Amino acid sequence: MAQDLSLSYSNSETIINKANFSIDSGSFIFITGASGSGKSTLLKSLYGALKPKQGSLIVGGVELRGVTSAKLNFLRRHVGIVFQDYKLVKEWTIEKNIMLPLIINGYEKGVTQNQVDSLLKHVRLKHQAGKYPLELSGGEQQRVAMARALAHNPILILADEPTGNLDDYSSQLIWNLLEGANEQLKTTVIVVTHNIPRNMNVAYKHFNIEYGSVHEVV
Ligand SMILES: Nc1ncnc2c1ncn2[C@@H]1O[C@H](COP(=O)(O)OP(=O)(O)OP(=O)(O)O)[C@@H](O)[C@H]1O
Repeated sequence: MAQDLSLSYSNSETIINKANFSIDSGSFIFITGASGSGKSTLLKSLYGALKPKQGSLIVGGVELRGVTSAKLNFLRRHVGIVFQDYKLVKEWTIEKNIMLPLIINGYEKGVTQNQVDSLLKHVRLKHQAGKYPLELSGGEQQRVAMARALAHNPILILADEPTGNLDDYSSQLIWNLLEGANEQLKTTVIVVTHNIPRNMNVAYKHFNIEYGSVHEVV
């Protein structure tokens, strides 16, 4: 999916340098690397927030080098993204936050409500449905962000250190959701992390970034 891929911000140094890697649809991938090695940069490129400087990057059949905004919008409708800082809409209840991708994708009202109820149950936040993000703990907000990312059954989930600052309970719920989506819905999952959990229940591949190169760790 990436061929001689180079990434940089404006005219500054090259962060990813002629990387070649391929990720099979339905796989579970961890991306590691030292701080500043380019993990988040690579993740950004996978949803088109940073366009390739050189080479080719194809995600979900879409070439992201020089991609049009129409094609990018189409791709993003099939991708779920989880950021380290949640990025929830703070003026909306957590229920409405989770509904957002379903509304964008034109789901029927009844289906939307069922899906939101089911996700709220999975992240153990049914009793908090009417609260606003800032009334929740960090771990709870990240669980909402994960539920929102999964709501529309995306083909690809991109998560940037989704359990970075979370306690064991919230972390385990997040991993359960990611593993469940991968196993049951065949969602491709790509996670940037400093620590790969020891008790993973699904097969995964591990890529490490070092000096601008992306290598599979076997
Ligand atoms: N918006 C930006 N503009 C310019 N340079 C940036 C920008 N974002 C990141 N960088 C630079 O790109 C390099 C890689 O950053 P990136 O955030 O991808 O690293 P990372 O591996 O995710 O690090 P960490 O583990 O600390 O989060 C760093 O040198 C950083 O300063």
